[in-house]
Amino acid sequence: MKTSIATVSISGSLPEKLDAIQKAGFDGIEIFEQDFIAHDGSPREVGNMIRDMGLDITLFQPFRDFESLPEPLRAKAFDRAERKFDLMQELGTDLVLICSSCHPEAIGGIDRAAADFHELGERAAKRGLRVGYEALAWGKHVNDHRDAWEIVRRADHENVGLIVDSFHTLSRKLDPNSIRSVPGDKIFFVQLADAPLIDMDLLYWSRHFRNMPGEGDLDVTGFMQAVMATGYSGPISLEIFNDQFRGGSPTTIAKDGHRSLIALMDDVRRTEPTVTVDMPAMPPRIGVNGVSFVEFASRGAEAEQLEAMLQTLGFEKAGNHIAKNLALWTQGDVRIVVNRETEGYASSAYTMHGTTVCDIGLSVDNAAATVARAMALGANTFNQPVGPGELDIPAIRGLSGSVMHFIDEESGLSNVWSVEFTSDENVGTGAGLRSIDHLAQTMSYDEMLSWSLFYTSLFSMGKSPMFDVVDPDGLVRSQALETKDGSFRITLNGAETHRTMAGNFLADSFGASVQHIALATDDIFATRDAMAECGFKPLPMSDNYYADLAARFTLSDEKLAKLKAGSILYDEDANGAFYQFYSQPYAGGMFFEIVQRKGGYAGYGAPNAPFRIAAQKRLMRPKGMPKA
Ligand SMILES: O=C(O)c1ccc(O)c(O)c1
Ligand SMILES: [Mg+2]
Repeated sequence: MKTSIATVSISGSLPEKLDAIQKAGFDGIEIFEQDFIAHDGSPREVGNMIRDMGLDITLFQPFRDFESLPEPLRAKAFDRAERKFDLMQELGTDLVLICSSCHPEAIGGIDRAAADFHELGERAAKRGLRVGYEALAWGKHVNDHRDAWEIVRRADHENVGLIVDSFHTLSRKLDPNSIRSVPGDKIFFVQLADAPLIDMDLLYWSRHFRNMPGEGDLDVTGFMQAVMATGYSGPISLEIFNDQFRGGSPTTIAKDGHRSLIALMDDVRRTEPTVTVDMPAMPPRIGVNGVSFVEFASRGAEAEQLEAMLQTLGFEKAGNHIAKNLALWTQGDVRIVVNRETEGYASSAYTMHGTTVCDIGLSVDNAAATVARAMALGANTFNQPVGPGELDIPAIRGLSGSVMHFIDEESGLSNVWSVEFTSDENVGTGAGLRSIDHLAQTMSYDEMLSWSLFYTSLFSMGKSPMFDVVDPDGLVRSQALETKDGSFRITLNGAETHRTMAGNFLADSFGASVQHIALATDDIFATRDAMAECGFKPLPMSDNYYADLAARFTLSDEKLAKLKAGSILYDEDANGAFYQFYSQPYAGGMFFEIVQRKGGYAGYGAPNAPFRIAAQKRLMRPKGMPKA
């Protein structure tokens, strides 16, 4: 499989783009003419620079407003094409993309366009070049790949073929299965892009909001299944116009792009078994059974504060590591490790971020398969020397350089707690916390697509729609990723300004990390009472909040009084009800949340988020002080 990406998809100067593209593992590039013109170097030099990096030029594009013009515009269009053919020969590429005309004077007519393409095919053939025709979703006369194909078919020239682009087909809700009837050798090139479903002008949507396959809402897999079913064997190329990517890190965007293509083509071969994809085998998406542990890196007074907080939540110390300075705290199926090591990975994480979640352990069916899929998708592995008597648990790098370990039963890794830790037999049931409901990771808004792709390409997880959380000082975007059965849930919270609670945390902790851990109970009121006995102090909510609850829902006076007395928040959806309360912030803005889901409630209490954030800010900002 030959992978490719349009230079327009990556930020930076042309050499910076090429460097990132090459390092991410692509085989080739579509050279976007604007990137070439903006560069100061002859076409021959540019071509050599690209080839010296081991990259092919898979396509030169775009050539606009060619077909169906009246004279003298028609002759001028052919002259323009000859000049670009000269340029292509200097660059060293044989294929040009011609996008359907938007010229105000284009006359239209399938036979007229076909005749133009036949003549262009003759001229291209003289130079050993090929011409591909792409229907832009907003083309004046041609805006459907089926019409573009009909023109190519009637042009009837060996050097003229069709170019399909998932965005143009899917944005117009055209059935991609119509591509199946095109002969594979007449499809000269395939461009892929996803996009979030937003109802807006097609051109604006295309030029600003495209994203990597899997990052948006379009059925790029279905599109690519149809393309591969034709027998197409050319490059598979990304063409992503995205405002965020234009200003993003070239390396990250290029890596994400490559990851998205690998995951996509693996999906294609699984869903369209008659096609062969020339790519090494990899395990399917990994099912996650739950969060096995969360590990904090901490030290001194902050570690004491964290452990005191855990005690008020009903956690009990269950043991110490046999060799390292790690304390294990448990309650129900929840395990929290406090790591006070002064060497090694956790220590570096502490130095970098202060007290932070440095490691997440996920329970999976097969830890080795998980790492194998992660590696195939370009994840970085993590290795730390294994001490005597310790298990070698497979791991990769997760968010912001944190670590993610994978624990399974099959290979005995789930025995780590009895093998590596001393155990205290007397651990009780605590305050009734059962498991981790979700982990909330805070990051900058620009990182959200990257991390949602990381999780959804590696694990069997779906995305819920993104929603905006109103913080008194700005917006925070939130997106939940979850397994079908809810065994593993993550929320990504993207901050756009440092003045929001999330943005402030991001600035203080020098990078993205887990900001809160939500713990599940089956009886919120009993848990709340048991925690009160342990000295737990909740995040106080305003009276206004409870007055509004009474207006929005049908709650008995008694229930409302209990919610208010416990500072418990409430929500309902079509399936059930949701109860939640929060701890006060600790160690620079982290906190815990306690939740109970009733009757299949599927959300995260989004309507409550603005009021929870305002309450947290009241606590963190001295009374009567205006904001900084
Ligand atoms: O937005 C455009 O003009 C444009 C140009 C070339 C393409 O291949 C494309 O998909 C869009
Ligand atoms: Mg295109």
